[in-house]
Amino acid sequence: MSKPNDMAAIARFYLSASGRSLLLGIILTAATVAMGIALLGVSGWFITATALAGMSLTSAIAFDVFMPSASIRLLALGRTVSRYAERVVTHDATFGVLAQLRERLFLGWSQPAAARDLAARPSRWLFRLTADLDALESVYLRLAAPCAAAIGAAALAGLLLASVDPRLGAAAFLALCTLGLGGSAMVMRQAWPHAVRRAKALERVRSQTIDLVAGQTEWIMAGQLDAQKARLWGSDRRLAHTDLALNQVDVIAAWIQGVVGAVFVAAVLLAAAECAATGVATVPMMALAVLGAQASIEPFGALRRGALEAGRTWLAARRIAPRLRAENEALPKIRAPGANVACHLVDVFVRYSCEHRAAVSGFTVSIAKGDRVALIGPSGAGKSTLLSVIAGDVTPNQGKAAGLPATMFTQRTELFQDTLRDNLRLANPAADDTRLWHALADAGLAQDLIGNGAGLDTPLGEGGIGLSGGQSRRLALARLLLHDSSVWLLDEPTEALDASTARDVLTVLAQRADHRTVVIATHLHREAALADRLLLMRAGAVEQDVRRGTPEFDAALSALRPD
Ligand SMILES: Nc1ncnc2c1ncn2[C@@H]1O[C@H](COP(=O)(O)OP(=O)(O)OP(=O)(O)O)[C@@H](O)[C@H]1O
Repeated sequence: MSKPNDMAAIARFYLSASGRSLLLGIILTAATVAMGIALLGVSGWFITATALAGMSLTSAIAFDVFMPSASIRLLALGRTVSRYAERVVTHDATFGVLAQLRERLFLGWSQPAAARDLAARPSRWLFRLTADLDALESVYLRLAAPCAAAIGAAALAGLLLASVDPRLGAAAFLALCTLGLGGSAMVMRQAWPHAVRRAKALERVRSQTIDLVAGQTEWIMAGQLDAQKARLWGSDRRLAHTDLALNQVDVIAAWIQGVVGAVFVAAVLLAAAECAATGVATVPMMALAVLGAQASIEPFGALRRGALEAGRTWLAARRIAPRLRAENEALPKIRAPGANVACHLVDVFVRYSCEHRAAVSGFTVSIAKGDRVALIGPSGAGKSTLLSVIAGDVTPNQGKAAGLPATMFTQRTELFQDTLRDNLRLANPAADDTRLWHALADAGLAQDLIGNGAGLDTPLGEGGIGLSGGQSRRLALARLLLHDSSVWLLDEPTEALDASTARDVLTVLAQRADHRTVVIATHLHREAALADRLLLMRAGAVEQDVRRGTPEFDAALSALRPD
């Protein structure tokens, strides 16, 4: 079950984002329901009173038909206008709140730790970001507003009946509240586990479908395609079961609600008949009261539908609320180092939350401005993690880190479904086309683009579809060149590139790195050869720190993988 403060956090967000519109929406919802009750009641009164007046000529002549019929027209018109306004206001307020929530969540997910989670399970988190947000629609549209409308309807029906007999009014109000709200609570309780299971099953079906489609080649190569399909069918069957269970709860609840509603109206009718028989009230007033009571049941139907989905709404709140709270955390920042120093780390310790072993442990190093340093060592030694610490992307669990603003050339090039121009401008939004072409020329990509005709307008698919691996790397290099910073952090910049592309990339890097500090994480001789200092890392710590011109430097360099 969701912690109550998760739901409170969502409610607070709703109120702070659009409190007035939400209140107006509730008032309009209540007004629509009230006019519906009044419309039915006055119509009943009018028909009955007209019939009775027609029984004698004098009463027929004296009977005023204009006032009630004008009231009925006014109420009918008013109800239509109010319902329209209610739909516009409530939906506009809800979608406005969800848009703000989406913005805050996307900002929250752009924080380094959250972004790493997202990158590790993209389909799962993407589904949560979209489906959970949609589920929060119900908080107001299907729970808060109908609940307020239902209580308002019960109060109005109570008042109508109280005008006949106060005891009848109080009994009707209590009966509507206990049966209506209690019934909705029971529906919520019955539907809750199915709604939660349904949300989880739907999430599994979607992420397994994405995995099946995106990893088709891998599934086939590993001979696991049928097994993955079977898993997907299994999840789909579970989803169908939960759908069926929820439908059953809904059908039974609707049936019970219908029966209880009919019994309630019958009881009001009997009580009203008794009042009419004893002369406590007139027959037309009885008709008004009974039909008003009948109309007051309607909002409880809307509440039932919200109650059915409450489990899913609570699950969404539980997942989203912590991210809302975490959203206020400051972005990790790295302190500025002293003069002439590009980066200074003291006894840095990093352990990722999902790992038992430290990625970097007791790491102390100082890199002067203009130094060219290569981090070398076996896979998993902590080289990339250290670059992230220097970049300020990862905050050490212990120790001190200080560094100048740096640009990272990561192992994976993130390219987006957009034009080449906008993919490049991520690195420097102010860059004009001339500057972009220069960067592309320096990165060795300009010729390829001139050849294809579309130039900077070349559309790229998701993940850079449309470019070869080498071209993507060159595009990343162009971005690095566009983002003017004094410290470059290069994570295996030419890994997996053919020899000629690698040579070109390294030549450009060497030329453009003249006045900068460069830290390269590498396994390759050709990359480490750019450096004047080698830091050999093992199990997250420095094992050797050697400088060019020493036999140890040459030995460490020659031990690296040849090109
Ligand atoms: N985002 C992450 N979440 C959890 N653990 C991670 C993450 N990134 C790295 N690690 C773990 O931290 C340790 C160090 O990884 P890191 O990538 O820093 O090593 P590396 O020396 O750069 O390796 P490689 O040369 O293979 O790139 C490894 O045990 C790795 O599994």
